[in-house]
Amino acid sequence: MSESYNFESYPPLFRPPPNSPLIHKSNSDKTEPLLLDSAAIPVIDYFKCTTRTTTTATTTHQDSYDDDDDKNGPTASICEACRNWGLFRLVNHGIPVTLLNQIEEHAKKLFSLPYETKKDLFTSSSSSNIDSPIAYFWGTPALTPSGAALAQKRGPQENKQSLQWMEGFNISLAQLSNIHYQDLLLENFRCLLEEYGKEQGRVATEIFKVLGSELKFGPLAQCNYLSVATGLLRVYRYPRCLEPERRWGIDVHTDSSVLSIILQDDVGGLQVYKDHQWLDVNPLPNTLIVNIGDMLQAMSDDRYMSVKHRVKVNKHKERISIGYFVFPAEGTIIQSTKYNPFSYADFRAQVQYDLKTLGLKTGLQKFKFTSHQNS
Ligand SMILES: O=C(O)CCC(=O)C(=O)O
Ligand SMILES: [Fe+2]
Repeated sequence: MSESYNFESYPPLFRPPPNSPLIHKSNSDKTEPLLLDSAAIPVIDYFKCTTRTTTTATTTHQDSYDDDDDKNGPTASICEACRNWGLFRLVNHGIPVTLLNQIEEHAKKLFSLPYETKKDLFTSSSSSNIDSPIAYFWGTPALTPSGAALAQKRGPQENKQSLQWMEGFNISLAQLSNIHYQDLLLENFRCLLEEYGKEQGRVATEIFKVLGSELKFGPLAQCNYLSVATGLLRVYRYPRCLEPERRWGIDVHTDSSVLSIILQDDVGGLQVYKDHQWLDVNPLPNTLIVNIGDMLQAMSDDRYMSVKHRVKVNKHKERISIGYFVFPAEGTIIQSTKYNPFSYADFRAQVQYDLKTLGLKTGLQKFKFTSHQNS
């Protein structure tokens, strides 16, 4: 991480006031102490779980993770992780390390452009940039389908909580090949995102095959319940924050996806809720974090749980992370013994309505099967 911070690149509300201690160089060794050891988070080996597809993996396999967690077979381990944690670490995923490094480097470069430039280049609005596959946003992760920040009702804890300390690029993978940028940095970033999106599509599909076979999905459900055509990426930067105890990078939430796959840099900040306590999901090199989203919770009749998580901010370091989110094919109806039949579009509309009117996501609760659970 560079020692000189370029606050001109921060959205104005995130800039420290003149004379603030943040203006001075950061001591990069000074990291926040971690809350709790996250060593217990299950580690799944992609290669062992998905032996049918190993020819697509392009890196050599890590040998440093042994079979201790796989006593009942890798498939059992992955299902157990989804049941007990709703989240796991993924190693041996086959995504080249060079691609991970390059994408992170390019993201850092783009985020360090002046705020106004990022806004002009990528802001999705009702005007000229409506078809841009890359939309710049900040202050909230809740976006409209076109990638613009969603206007939310302000909650009771408004002053402390509503402004979330992050900025990001929302990327629709399906549209990414429709555009070519003149600018070399942008065009390289676009190409890397395209490649990364394909890799993530492969990883998500293979994991879903394992989970779907355990859940006894028929061929149609296996094909429609997760569609790589819906994939999107969120590239985040969490700026340094003068008062990290008063702000969240992203406040507590569950993901609306089927699966989410997070790549984080070495700064840390992601936390997961497990057994009534928050655990730090400490970064490990070349390791992805896979989250179960709300859609998979419903598809699995609540067998796999969509996990609560949040992101802390840091006084001394900026953090970069990249999320891949994948959804059911458009129009697919999710059939579940626990929920009324619904599509992802129904769910998304409900979430957007709740955020606008209540300021929070009520999520799957609204779709519960029995009427007394709805009230
Ligand atoms: O930045 C992260 O580590 C997590 C981001 C996240 O939870 C989300 O985008 O839903
Ligand atoms: Fe999330």
